[in-house]
Amino acid sequence: MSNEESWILFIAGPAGSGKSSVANFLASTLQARFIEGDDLHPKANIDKMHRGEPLTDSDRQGWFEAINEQASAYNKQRLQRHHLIITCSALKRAHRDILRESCQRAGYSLVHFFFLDAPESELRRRTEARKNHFVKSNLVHSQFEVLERPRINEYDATIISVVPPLDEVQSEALKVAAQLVKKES
Ligand SMILES: Nc1ncnc2c1ncn2[C@@H]1O[C@H](COP(=O)(O)OP(=O)(O)OP(=O)(O)O)[C@@H](O)[C@H]1O
Ligand SMILES: O=C(O)[C@H](O)[C@@H](O)[C@H](O)[C@H](O)CO
Repeated sequence: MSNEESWILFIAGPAGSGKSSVANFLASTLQARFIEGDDLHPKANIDKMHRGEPLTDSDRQGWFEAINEQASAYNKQRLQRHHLIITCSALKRAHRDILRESCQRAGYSLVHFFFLDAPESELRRRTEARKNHFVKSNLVHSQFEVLERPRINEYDATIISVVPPLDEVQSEALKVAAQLVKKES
């Protein structure tokens, strides 16, 4: 059953692109529920990333299923508003297809991807500087090897450059999100 005022924004992009920083900001500003996609990984994936080993698509399958399950369960709760923001790398077109198709089936009326983008060298720097995080800079290169930025015909995706300082990136993301959500309501 579809739910008229329900939207879901995926904050995507490679390791260190600022997904958590941007998603937290959008969720608190837009009063949406925030789900940190990294919390839904099977333990085997976390262990693998800890060891600096890239995930394969078959490793990611269970992770996408867990994300889709949460998104779908949230929309079924029939709360007054169903506004959800989820971080997930969603590096490839096929990854985004798995997520978008499931959310559409779950009845979300708006599904949108924000793809955070920066040069690999910049994201290596940022992940090197970051302490106490299970994703280290050694995963960044493998993610750039497989990533497929959304192309022009992926109408529900917006690429946001994260080269500018975080507050500017957050404002830009908010501007786009506010327009989308306004159109929706
Ligand atoms: N626009 C920015 N300019 C400079 N530093 C940034 C910017 N955005 C985020 N950072 C910093 O880069 C690091 C990575 O950000 P964050 O943890 O939000 O990324 P992430 O995509 O969620 O990472 P991961 O997927 O690996 O968990 C953090 O130390 C954060 O403070
Ligand atoms: O390979 C991947 O798809 C990513 O490493 C994700 O698994 C991480 O959860 C995280 O988003 C890193 O930025």
